[in-house]
Amino acid sequence: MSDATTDTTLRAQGLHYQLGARTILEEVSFDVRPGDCIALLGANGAGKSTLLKILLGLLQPQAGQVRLNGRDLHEHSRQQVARQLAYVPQSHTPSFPFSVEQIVAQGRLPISGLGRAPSREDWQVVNQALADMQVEHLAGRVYTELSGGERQRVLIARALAQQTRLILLDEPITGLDYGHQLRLLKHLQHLAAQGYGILATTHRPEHALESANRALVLHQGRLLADGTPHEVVTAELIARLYQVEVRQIECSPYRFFVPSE
Ligand SMILES: Nc1ncnc2c1ncn2[C@@H]1O[C@H](COP(=O)(O)OP(=O)(O)OP(=O)(O)O)[C@@H](O)[C@H]1O
Repeated sequence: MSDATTDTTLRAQGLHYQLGARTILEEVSFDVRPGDCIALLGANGAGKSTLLKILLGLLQPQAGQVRLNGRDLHEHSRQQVARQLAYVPQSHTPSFPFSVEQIVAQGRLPISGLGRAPSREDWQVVNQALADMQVEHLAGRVYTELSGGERQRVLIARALAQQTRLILLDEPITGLDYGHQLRLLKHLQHLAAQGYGILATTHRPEHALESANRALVLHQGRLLADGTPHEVVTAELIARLYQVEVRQIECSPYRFFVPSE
């Protein structure tokens, strides 16, 4: 029986991940629900990418579990997972010189199935995703010949073409110019407002404050905070995570940080 409260929800329960003698993640629990636009903060090496890979079923935790729509992730087939959960990696190097539209059309594979040519409807979705990420003019270009920021936008378009209700993004604004950063953050907010669940890692505390409605903080493999960005993202947090002293400036509804003298 489907439970409405668990629909399109991703749940991490007591995740523990160990590499040899090193503990990478310890007792990490949280949900990603429809309407969430979550910024996941943490210093280099805090465990953010590892956590995303566990949420996607690419790494197996030694303890705890990931539940997707109320069922253990591993009870779903890979295709079922890909129909519900899209992932935008930090970078991607295909081994074949695919065109941009071929890369974005790969987002349709979980829906259309392997070995079947994309339908007219698939191409409509692909074209919309290209337009949403403002990369239509690159459609015929070879993906590996694009700049870093252009590639990043193509990968986000591929995730949008997958039309899943949950999207995980690993540092999506890194490499984007200022305008594309702001447009992408707005687009993610817009998707969350439509009922999508979004989780994006970031190294910019302002990203959490400006565009997320929830902030998760990983610190040395543990979940240090889970709350509204204004509750969580403070000068104290920045000092603790990044070992830098900053001054917090309130300019409602905005908050800025500037280096302390
Ligand atoms: N395959 C691996 N072998 C050994 N150590 C690893 C491996 N993958 C990750 N680690 C270690 O696990 C820790 C967490 O790495 P992870 O990439 O998850 O951090 P992160 O928060 O995403 O960092 P960043 O912000 O730098 O991308 C790091 O100390 C990293 O060195």
